[in-house]
Amino acid sequence: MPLRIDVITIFPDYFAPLQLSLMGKAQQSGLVTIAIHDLREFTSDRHRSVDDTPYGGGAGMVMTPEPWGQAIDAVVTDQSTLIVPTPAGKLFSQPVAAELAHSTHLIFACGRYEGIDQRVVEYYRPRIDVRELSIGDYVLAGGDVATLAMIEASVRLVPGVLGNPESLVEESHQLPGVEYPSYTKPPTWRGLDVPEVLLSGHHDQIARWRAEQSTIRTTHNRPDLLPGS
Ligand SMILES: N#Cc1c(-c2ccc3ccn(Cc4ccc(CN5CCCCC5)cc4)c3c2)n[nH]c1N
Repeated sequence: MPLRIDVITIFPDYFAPLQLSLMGKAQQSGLVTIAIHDLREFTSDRHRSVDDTPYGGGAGMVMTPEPWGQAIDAVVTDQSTLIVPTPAGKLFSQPVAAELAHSTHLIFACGRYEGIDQRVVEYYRPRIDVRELSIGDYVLAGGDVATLAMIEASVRLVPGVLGNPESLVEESHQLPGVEYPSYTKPPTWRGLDVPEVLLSGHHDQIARWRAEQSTIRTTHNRPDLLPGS
């Protein structure tokens, strides 16, 4: 059963990249089907409006619930998971990507302005799995870029999508922390040599060196990922 993804957005063109490269191949191979829907097709006024002023005051505009209800109702099934990107969401992570990769149907609601009327989440939460997710502690202008990131991170984990599943095996066995540095030809580039151990053919020494490099990089760049931190 291929993973089906429906994306609802006011900027369908943001998702043209999903036709390229690995994501494009995943769709051509039938492992994943991705459909993009313009939220404005689900409005009923002649201005095709999707936002209004926030109750309680505050800056900016909020997206009105009805177009979202119409759009989600057009694609939802009892197997659907509704993903709502938001700065207020739980942090999207590799384990979450793995969960989404094993879903049957994902609906991404890409908000803009200051977000979507919360009643959309409240309405669907008793009916289907609803996940409010954030891709990081910084503020984007909308949910579209976050949705692209979550789709790419999840779809690459769908069995059969990655040409070389060995990459996933190595990724899954990785020690906590960031990965070791990678090198390829030429052996010398602008006077810089590839670390000698990588040319030695001694796989135990290479594994030890890579583990050491991973620890050094994690300590420097992501001490929060070190065991016991
Ligand atoms: N995933 C993800 C994201 C997003 C993200 C995702 C989805 C939407 C939809 C709209 N925006 C823009 C925006 C901008 C400012 C604010 C702040 N609040 C507004 C209301 C009063 C309080 C403060 C909210 C929403 C979005 C941003 N940003 N960063 C992530 N990791």
